[in-house]
Amino acid sequence: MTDSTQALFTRLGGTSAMVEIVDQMYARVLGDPDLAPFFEGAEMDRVRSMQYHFLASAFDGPIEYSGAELTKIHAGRGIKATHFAKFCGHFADVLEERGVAPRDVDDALGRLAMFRDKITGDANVDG
Ligand code: HEM
Repeated sequence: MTDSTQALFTRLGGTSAMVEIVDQMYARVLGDPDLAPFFEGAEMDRVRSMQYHFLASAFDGPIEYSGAELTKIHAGRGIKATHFAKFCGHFADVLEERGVAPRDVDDALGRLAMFRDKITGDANVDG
């Protein structure tokens, strides 16, 4: 069904699959003692909804992200590269568990990696 000429959003299964992927990812993130404390007090329905919009847009879906700028929302929270890596690891685990093709998992992770410095606040952005 899917081929590499389709948008990544479509290859991952489109709208309903992306909503499930985001839900499953935050279930893991909130179950991870290293990551859960960051989300204490966060309005998770909003975070899940905005994350869906963000990822749908980053994966070439038919959506424009209209939430807060990533640097601003994550600044001052003490998020390190190790947290970012674990977060992405949960995302990859969800995709793999859903049987997403390895090529598409790599594509998705490559796109997330581009946002690392915005999330961790590292100044050494090279692009
Ligand atoms: C590629 C990785 C990530 C992306 C694309 C991302 C994206 C987002 C988005 C779209 C929101 C919602 C913004 C809004 O409400 O308008 C959000 C909120 C949030 N993110 Fe991330 N995020 C990422 C990684 C992380 C990591 C690694 C952490 C911490 C370990 C984190 C912690 C948070 C917290 C705590 C909030 C909620 C802020 C609040 O409303 O109180 N994020 N993120």
